[in-house]
Amino acid sequence: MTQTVFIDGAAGTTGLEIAERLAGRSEFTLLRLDEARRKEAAARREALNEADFVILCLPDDAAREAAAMIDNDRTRVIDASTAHRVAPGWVYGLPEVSGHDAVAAAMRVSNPGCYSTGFIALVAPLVRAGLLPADWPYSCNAVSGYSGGGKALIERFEADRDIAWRGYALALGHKHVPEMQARCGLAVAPLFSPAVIPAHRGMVVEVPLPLGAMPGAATPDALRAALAEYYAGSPIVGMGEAPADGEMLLRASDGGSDRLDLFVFANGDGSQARLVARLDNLGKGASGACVQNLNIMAGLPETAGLRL
Ligand SMILES: NC(=O)C1=CN([C@@H]2O[C@H](COP(=O)(O)OP(=O)(O)OC[C@H]3O[C@@H](n4cnc5c(N)ncnc54)[C@H](OP(=O)(O)O)[C@@H]3O)[C@@H](O)[C@H]2O)C=CC1
Ligand SMILES: CC(=O)N[C@@H](CCC(=O)OP(=O)(O)O)C(=O)O
Repeated sequence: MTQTVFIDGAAGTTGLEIAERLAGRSEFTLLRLDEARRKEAAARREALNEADFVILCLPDDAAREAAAMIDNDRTRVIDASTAHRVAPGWVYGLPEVSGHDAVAAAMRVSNPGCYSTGFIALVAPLVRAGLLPADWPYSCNAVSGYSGGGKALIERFEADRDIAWRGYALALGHKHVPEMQARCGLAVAPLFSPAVIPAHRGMVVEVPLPLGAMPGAATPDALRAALAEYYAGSPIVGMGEAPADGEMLLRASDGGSDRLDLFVFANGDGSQARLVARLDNLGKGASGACVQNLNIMAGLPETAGLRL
């Protein structure tokens, strides 16, 4: 039987990508509001309460407002925004870390932030396994394609082709830090340095580890083996192939992918390592993850409609 899906914010960057992944899927029927009514509160309230599944692709305030408009106990929600990522009553939509069963049973799922997906996928299993300390002050450096900032940032980067690198969150209060800390069970908030590059999509998230100075930290080989084992059953997350020529490239022309590839690079004596995650901010970082969660919640194969 077909289930209905309403994407609130369907005209935005993540909403459009979700609709693309759902196109041609017979298991779901999209409820749509025309251009004139897509921001009308009454029309949205009706669609939000009619749908079996709602996917919120909205700014945080609008996502909170939309969630509060749902007054039935049947509609299930996936929120792509930051609004509910550490909120009680919401399951964190990184099934590889939160558990597939928890997502499958949830009424409310908060889709992770794109950067957080890379950081948590690398760090949470290793901290949980006791191979990295929970009380270390981790750092995280990352670059994102400009579509990560939605329509406004796309417009800005496409209007100004001279921007070669844009560092931001310079006051160190990026909105993904609370979920990174909470979902990895860290005692101290990670120091997070994001930047945007002149590519439409693509993301690299890195966690540098001075292993030789970290009490209780495992060797790079042990970290690599633990991640490989942890994700062995996943069709979406896994170890990437180490580059043979000593360099890793993101290309501006890369097409979309819903995969998440992990790497552990290290120096000769194992005293320093770099945990690296490569993903598509619009794939496993946003829209691909929403569709994966929708599949799991609907009892379907988690990779249906994904680009792997
Ligand atoms: N882009 C990415 O890589 C990622 C995005 N996200 C999150 O997903 C959410 C959506 O982001 P993104 O798609 O990039 O943003 P966009 O700005 O591209 O799209 C947001 C859409 O929401 C619409 N909108 C805004 N307010 C309302 C409202 N009150 N009622 C109905 N529609 C409204 C906008 O309308 P209009 O078209 O008129 O502006 C726009 O179409 C955000 O919370 C973002 O942080 C999460 C992970 C990654
Ligand atoms: C490049 C860029 O601007 N990226 C966005 C995060 C994209 C994302 O993950 O979005 P939400 O956490 O809002 O859902 C930012 O840093 O604010």
